[in-house]
Amino acid sequence: MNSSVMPMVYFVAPNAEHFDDIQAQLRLFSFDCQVFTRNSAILAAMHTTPPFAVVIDEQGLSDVSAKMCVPLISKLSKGPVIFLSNAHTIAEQIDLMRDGVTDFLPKPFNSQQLIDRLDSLQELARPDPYRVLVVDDSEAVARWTCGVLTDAGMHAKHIQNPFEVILQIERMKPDIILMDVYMPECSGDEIAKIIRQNKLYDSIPIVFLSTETHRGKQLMARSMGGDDFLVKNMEPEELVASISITAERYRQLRRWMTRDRLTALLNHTNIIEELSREVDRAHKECRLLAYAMVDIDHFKMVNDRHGHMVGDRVIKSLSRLLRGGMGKPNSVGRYGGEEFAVILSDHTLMRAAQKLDELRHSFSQLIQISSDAGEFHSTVSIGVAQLQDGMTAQQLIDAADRALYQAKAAGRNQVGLAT
Ligand SMILES: Nc1nc2c(ncn2[C@@H]2O[C@H](COP(=O)(O)OP(=O)(O)OP(=O)(O)O)[C@@H](O)[C@H]2O)c(=O)[nH]1
Repeated sequence: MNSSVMPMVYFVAPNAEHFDDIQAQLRLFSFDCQVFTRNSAILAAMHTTPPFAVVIDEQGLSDVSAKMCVPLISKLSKGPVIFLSNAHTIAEQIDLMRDGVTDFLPKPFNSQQLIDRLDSLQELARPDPYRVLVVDDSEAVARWTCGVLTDAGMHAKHIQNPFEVILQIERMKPDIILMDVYMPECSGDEIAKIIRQNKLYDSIPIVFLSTETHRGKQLMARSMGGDDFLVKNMEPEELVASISITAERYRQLRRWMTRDRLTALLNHTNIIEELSREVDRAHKECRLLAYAMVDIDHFKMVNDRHGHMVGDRVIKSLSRLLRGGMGKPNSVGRYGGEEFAVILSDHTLMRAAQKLDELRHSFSQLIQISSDAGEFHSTVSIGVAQLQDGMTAQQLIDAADRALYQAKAAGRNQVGLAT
């Protein structure tokens, strides 16, 4: 793991004891951490290298109280300021928020809770720009539209030829299509109808952009598969607001349809669809592809001993580790209860096995917390297989499954390779 790209978390506390474990746990999830006990040291560090987040203990520093240091640290902070405290009244929390605190965590805090919070804050910190596909025969109109959307931080792409639309949807995976109504080759509603033929694309919002003000014609176009109708030459702010609302609604809907609720990973159906696409691509372009099944060991025992909620947390910690380890958001999915699927594009069997073995080791080092039984560790078994000539996605899954079975039979907590 390259420490230079790991987001840094500064801890502000009166002493540095007990932080070794937290540091080790954060590192497993690709966060670096540094502890400060003196006011001058934290202020100097905030000046020179502002971290991704600061975590301030309610006891403050060894030489300054929390009340004194919070406003200064918050002013220098470019990211979240998390305050660790026992119970605080709402009035006290509001005071702290006015001083710059953005988040609160209860004490005694555990690294899992903190990682959960850092994880969601990190997602908020780098939102994925909306992708907008603009289909318009007029170069000038499209240039203006793309310019407005790009200035608003979106990723906009223009195509003049409506017949390229399917190809571009496949390539760009737009969150919304902005479609001209009248084009020389065909009309926007005809293209919308073609797009809606494909089950994969039938929920992408299509917004018509036209000078058409006739209500009857607008409604007709919407009945052909358009979701909204915007009139050309509208104010830029109105265009941006309209596109953002529709694109966000689509993203939420997609998240709900394609992602597993507990882990936010791709669900069973969608990870298999993703694998099928990768298998096709690998065969077509002669690329390497490996695939793995990851299964938590003796998970029934974890549930029986520590309860279902702790079991859920173990599942979440593994999913977060796999997602972080793979980098690409669509390469990991929840295959079933405590079983995960991992797609490793452009990996040989050995490279995939090595990477997965590092993740297996990291997972075994994670401290899992149970309220009744204290801390414990879990392990995973992994089966990995490589795509061979002519192999289907299902055959690849079966090969990885057999390798997983061998890893379980050989004692668990290991990576099995498909022969
Ligand atoms: N907490 C929790 N448990 C789950 C979830 N989905 C499945 N399980 C449990 O996972 C356990 C899987 O148990 P088994 O298939 O017997 O396997 P195992 O105990 O992990 O044993 P090995 O795989 O042989 O190491 C079952 O007890 C399920 O109830 C979930 O979403 N949350």
